[in-house]
Amino acid sequence: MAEPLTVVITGAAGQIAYSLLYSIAKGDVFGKDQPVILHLLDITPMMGVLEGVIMELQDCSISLVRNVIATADPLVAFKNVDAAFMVGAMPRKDGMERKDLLKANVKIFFEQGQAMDKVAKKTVKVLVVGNPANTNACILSKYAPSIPKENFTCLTRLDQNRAQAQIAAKLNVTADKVTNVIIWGNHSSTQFPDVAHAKVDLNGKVVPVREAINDDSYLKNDFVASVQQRGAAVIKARKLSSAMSAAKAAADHMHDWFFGTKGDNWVSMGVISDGSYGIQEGLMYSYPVRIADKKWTIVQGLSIDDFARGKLDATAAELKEELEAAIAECT
Ligand SMILES: NC(=O)C1=CN([C@@H]2O[C@H](COP(=O)(O)OP(=O)(O)OC[C@H]3O[C@@H](n4cnc5c(N)ncnc54)[C@H](O)[C@@H]3O)[C@@H](O)[C@H]2O)C=CC1
Ligand SMILES: O=C([O-])CC(=O)C(=O)O
Repeated sequence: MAEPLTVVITGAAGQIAYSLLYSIAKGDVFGKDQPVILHLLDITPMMGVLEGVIMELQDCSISLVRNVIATADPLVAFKNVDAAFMVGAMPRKDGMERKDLLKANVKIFFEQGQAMDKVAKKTVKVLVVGNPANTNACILSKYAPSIPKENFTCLTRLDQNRAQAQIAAKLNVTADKVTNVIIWGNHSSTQFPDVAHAKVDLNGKVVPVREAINDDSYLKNDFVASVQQRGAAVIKARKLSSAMSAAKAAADHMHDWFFGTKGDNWVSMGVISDGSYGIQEGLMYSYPVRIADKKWTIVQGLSIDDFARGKLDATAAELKEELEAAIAECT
C-alpha cells in the first residue's frame, strides 16, 4: 500500500467538513488504496465539537485513516501537508452576497497563508472553499509566496455540478451524460455558467447541448440566473448554506486534480489567471481546465461570442474590486 498522504481540513467542526471528512476517509478523493493522515483545524471554542466528529470518524471503522490530529494551531495543522481543503470561514445568511463575508473571512486566509508558507510541503495542493472563495484563495497564495501560485485553486465545481444537473434534468438524462459545461469567473452571482461548448450523450449519440435544448433564450436567461442564484435558494430553503453538495464538489475537485480529466473533457476550477481569454493576470478566475500528471492547464482557443464576452468581463471586474478590498483588509 502507498505511503499515507497528509491532508488538512480547516473548519473541520463545521457542516461542510462533516460530509467531506467521510468522503475523504472512505477513499472517494485520493483513492480506495490510499491511506490518509487527517489534520483537522478549527478554532479553540470548537475543539469539543471536533472531538465528537473524531469519535464518529473512528466509529465509521475505516481502515484508510491512519491518524487524526485535531488542533487550533495552523502551524500544527499545515505541517507537511500534501493537500489542503480550506473550508474554515463564516457562511453567509439569507439576503447576503458572498462578498459581504470578505471583511469577516479574509483575515483568516491572510493568517493561514503565512502559516502554510512556513510549514506546508511546497507541493501542497490547496483548494479554497470558504467564501468569497476566489478572493480568499488569492490572498492565501499572496501570503504563502514560497508555494507556487499554481498550487492554489478555489471551488467552482459546485456551480459546474449544479449547471450539469439542471441541463440533465431539462433533457431527461442523468447528470453524467452532460459534459464540458463551463463556469467562468467568480463563485458569486456574477459567475457565467456557459454551455456553448457543452455536450450531451442522448442514447449513445453525443450532440451539443445548445442543439439538444434548442432554446437559447432559456440558456441565456433562466439557466444562467438559476445557477448564479442556486446557493441563495438553498439558504432560503434550508436556513443554512449548501453543505452536502459543497462537500461532494470539493471531493470531485481534489479527486480530478489528483487523477486527471478524461479525454477531451474538462472541468471548471478557480485558478490564477495568466491573462487567458483577456482576463487580468493574477485574478483567481474560474476557467475550464484539463488536468494531467496532477497539473492543470487552461483550455485554450474556445470561441467567445459578444454575449459571453460581456459576462466574462463583468465577473472579472467584480473579482478585481474584491481583491482590492481584500488587500486593503490585510495591511
Ligand atoms: N465555494 C463554494 O462552492 C462553497 C463555499 N461555502 C463556504 O464554505 C465556508 C464554510 O461553510 P460551512 O461549513 O457551512 O460553515 P460552518 O459555519 O458550518 O463551519 C465553518 C467552520 O469554520 C470554523 N472556523 C472559523 N474560523 C476559523 C479559523 N480561523 N480557522 C479554522 N476554522 C475556522 C468554524 O468554527 C466552523 O466550525 C463558508 O464560508 C461558506 O460560505 C459553502 C458552500 C459552497
Ligand atoms: O451560497 C452560499 O453562500 C454558499 C455557497 O457558496 C454555495 O452554495 O454556492
